[in-house]
Amino acid sequence: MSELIAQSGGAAPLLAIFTDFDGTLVEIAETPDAVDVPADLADQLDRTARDFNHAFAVITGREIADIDRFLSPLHLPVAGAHGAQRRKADGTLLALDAEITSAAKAIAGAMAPLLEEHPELILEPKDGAVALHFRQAPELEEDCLLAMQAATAAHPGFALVPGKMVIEARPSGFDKGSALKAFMQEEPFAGRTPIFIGDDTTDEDGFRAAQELGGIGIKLGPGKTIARMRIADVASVYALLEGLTQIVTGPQATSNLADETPILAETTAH
Ligand SMILES: O=P(O)(O)OC[C@H]1O[C@H](O[C@H]2O[C@H](CO)[C@@H](O)[C@H](O)[C@H]2O)[C@H](O)[C@@H](O)[C@@H]1O
Repeated sequence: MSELIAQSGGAAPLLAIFTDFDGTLVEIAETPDAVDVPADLADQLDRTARDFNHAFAVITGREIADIDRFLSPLHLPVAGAHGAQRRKADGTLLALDAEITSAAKAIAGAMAPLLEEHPELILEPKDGAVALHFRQAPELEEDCLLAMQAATAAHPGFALVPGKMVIEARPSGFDKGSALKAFMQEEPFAGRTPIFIGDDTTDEDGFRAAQELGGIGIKLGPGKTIARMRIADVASVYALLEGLTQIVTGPQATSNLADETPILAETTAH
């Protein structure tokens, strides 16, 4: 973080902040609908967005509608379904290719026999992607993988990505990195230095993109990562967002967040 401040000639750096949702802004829960969203989270994110001139977006595997529901009444710029869906900062919703939508429906439909046999599995069909959750039946991971592989074989435009107790099918050419780079071409993100915070495998694309653009990836929790910085947990993410705000709005615009607080650490393995 200190080098970003140095790059800005000692002034508060112009940052664009991107965060993942599940496992980063909220704790992981037993099912997708059971997440506990703190009552003040929307207000805190609204403050962060304002402090960074609205250069703040959520980049998630969730559908945009889910993020809107969890953060109501806040409507942030969001990339959903791992980048397949995107709502720009000006509110424009980019249309999804009809072929992608119908392929995702077909992949979801092909899961019916497995779901009938194992009702403990959770299917999360999305506009443009599909998630098959096995958190309630970890022993079925291989069966889920095989079923999803068979279903996506008929749709070569889709690729499988693993997540936390989930296997997801998403359209090739979309990932969190492509979403971050798309935002960075637009106002109010353009010209700023990106920071991407995430906890999962699919967030690696976001870390890479942020770092390619001269910014920083921040990985939440343990595990191999290409992110340059690491943060411990969701509570620390809230503290980091508050801390970044203080850099911009506080009296000590040259404060060095990485050195002054224990919430960020350099990663040892890239
Ligand atoms: O990119 P993210 O915002 O991290 O979203 C990734 C997936 O998160 C959700 O699933 C995960 O969180 C659930 C709730 O904590 C948990 O029950 C599940 O096991 C996790 O995989 C969401 O349901 C998916 O659609 C997202 O793609």
